[in-house]
Amino acid sequence: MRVRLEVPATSANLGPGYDSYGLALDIVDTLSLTVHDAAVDPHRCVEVTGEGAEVLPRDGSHLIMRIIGEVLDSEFPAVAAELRPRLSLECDNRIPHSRGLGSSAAAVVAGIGLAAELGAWSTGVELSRDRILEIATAVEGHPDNAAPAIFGGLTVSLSEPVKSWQVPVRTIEAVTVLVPSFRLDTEVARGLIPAGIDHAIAADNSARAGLLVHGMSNDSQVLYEATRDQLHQEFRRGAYPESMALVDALRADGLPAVVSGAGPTVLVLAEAVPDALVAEGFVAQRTAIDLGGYRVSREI
Ligand SMILES: Nc1ncnc2c1ncn2[C@@H]1O[C@H](COP(=O)(O)OP(=O)(O)OP(=O)(O)O)[C@@H](O)[C@H]1O
Ligand SMILES: N[C@@H](CCO)C(=O)O
Repeated sequence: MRVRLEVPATSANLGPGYDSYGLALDIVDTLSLTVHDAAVDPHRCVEVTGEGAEVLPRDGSHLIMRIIGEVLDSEFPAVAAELRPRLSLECDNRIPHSRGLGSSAAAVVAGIGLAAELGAWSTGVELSRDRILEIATAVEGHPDNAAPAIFGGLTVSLSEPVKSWQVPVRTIEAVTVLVPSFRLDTEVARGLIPAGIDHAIAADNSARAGLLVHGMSNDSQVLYEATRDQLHQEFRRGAYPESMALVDALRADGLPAVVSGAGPTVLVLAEAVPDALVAEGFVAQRTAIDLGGYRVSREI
């Protein structure tokens, strides 16, 4: 028995929606989980091609394998001990790591989705996508990347209680990501956010977050104003100066540019960016918006 799962990259925040807004993108990791007849070598149960192939572990400490094990233990305890030693995982990774494109959330959602499919096959008990979001948010600490990876499209999410809604995207079909070669660890970027914030800044961000929904659903002309943020990007400027310089240059040209997630990738809510504006060290890629979230299928 084999389970195949495809999970999309995601861009969180979209400017004003810090820790709550996210967009699923057509950059996809593909995972294949096999249940063998007997136990496999626990030190070599994971194969990786593409992103991270040189550095990711090949044993049960691999993030996706670890999540599969934890979810089997917590949600399907009757079959966990019998299934876990017989699992092997193949990963074909396309989502860049530590660039603000939701690679860790994609891995966490993939692990939960694979465990859910395996659990449903062996026990008949289904985990809903809402429950999968709760588990993923507990691991990630915030729901903004996990929600679009699970449901697709543009999502607006709450952390307490964990809940997410899809917003119809009608004004654009694709966006541009400008991906640098350098990385930024999300934990480092989160450490730069102050505990408190000025009331006027909070009010301005709230207005722009509402406007962003209007811009994505009804009127792309407002996307430029809607994407200005004061909650997170400026506090992190010192950690990704090249990205902020690029955001500033793109915005000076009238483009709705923001830092993607915790950075350092830059996201533009437009299908194209003039070549002359693509700063050295960044690669521009047009990517369609993924509308369905992760896809899973069984091969028996
Ligand atoms: N497919 C994967 N398989 C195994 N581990 C992964 C995978 N994707 C990400 N990771 C782990 O997560 C780390 C990256 O997580 P991090 O939160 O720093 O960045 P990100 O999720 O790419 O960015 P952001 O959260 O800003 O969108 C990687 O270095 C790796 O340890
Ligand atoms: N909202 C998160 C996304 C990155 O995981 C942040 O900006 O830190």
